[in-house]
Amino acid sequence: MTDHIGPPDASILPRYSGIATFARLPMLDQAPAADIAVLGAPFDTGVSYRPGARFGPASVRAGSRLLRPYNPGLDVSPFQEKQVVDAGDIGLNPYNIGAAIETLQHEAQQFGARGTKLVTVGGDHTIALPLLRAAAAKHGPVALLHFDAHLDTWDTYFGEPYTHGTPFRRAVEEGVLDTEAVCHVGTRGPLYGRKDLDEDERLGFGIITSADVLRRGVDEVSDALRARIGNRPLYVSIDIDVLDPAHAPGTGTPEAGGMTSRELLEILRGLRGTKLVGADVVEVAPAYDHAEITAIAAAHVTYDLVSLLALCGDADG
Ligand SMILES: N=C(N)NCCCC(=O)O
Ligand SMILES: [Zn+2]
Ligand SMILES: [Zn+2]
Repeated sequence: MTDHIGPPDASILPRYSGIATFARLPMLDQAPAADIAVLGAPFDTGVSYRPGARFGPASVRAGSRLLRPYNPGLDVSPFQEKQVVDAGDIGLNPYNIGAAIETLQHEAQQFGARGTKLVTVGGDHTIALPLLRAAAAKHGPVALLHFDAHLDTWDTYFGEPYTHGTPFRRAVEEGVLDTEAVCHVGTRGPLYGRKDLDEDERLGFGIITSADVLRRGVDEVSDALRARIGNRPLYVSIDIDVLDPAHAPGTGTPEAGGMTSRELLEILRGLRGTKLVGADVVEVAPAYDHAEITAIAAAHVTYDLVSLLALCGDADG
């Protein structure tokens, strides 16, 4: 348990030194095996508005260098409990969305076959579909908590079915989600029409809006989510635009009226005890960021997801 390779001692090698891996963790090839990997998926060909999330993984790594090894929010030292590594970036074809989806699904399944759980850093939200396919290939249809300003259950954009606004409709159609336990959290902002909500409900999704989080508070929200998920294998997908633009300006489709980073982190910590099998953090676009606000928020969210995975038992493989 304590012989895992962790970050170098920050009192010997200052945090701002060296090439940035996530939380200064070893790279995949520096550890004999990995229980948990942070994987970069630099891809933004699926976006409908501002591009730039292809640079998300590099910015989240840079924003993660101050993370320390003990997480008091969850009372765990994740890098001691489990061998956690940075698995680098997957090379994804920027000119062919279908090929990129296929590549990422294949790579994610390889990690799953080796018993490595992934927290994937995007990239735009298109990448959730291949990651959910890989999770379902291993665990069967998974429960989903989707933190986002947007529903991302639209049908097509410009006639195209694979975009960052459509992954969860495709996932339901493909049967990779357990539709008894799928929920959006943090949604807000104008829609194309009332039918967006009707169709989303028909697909099986529950919704806890950003305003609901404000009114109900984080503990009640976490309790409700845990009750909905139960003991099912759970995938958590976090679009950083779930945060208010004040907390995450560096993203492609910002919407006013979002959650604070404190609320998001507390809701995540309330998911302790669920059977998390994988997660992603997407839509960080550093060209619109300031003072690493978004990168730091995404790094902390990623760290809490790694911590939740480190707290899960090994029994589920
Ligand atoms: N940021 C994500 N994933 N989706 C936003 C799609 C919103 C739109 O184009 O209307
Ligand atoms: Zn979004
Ligand atoms: Zn999204």
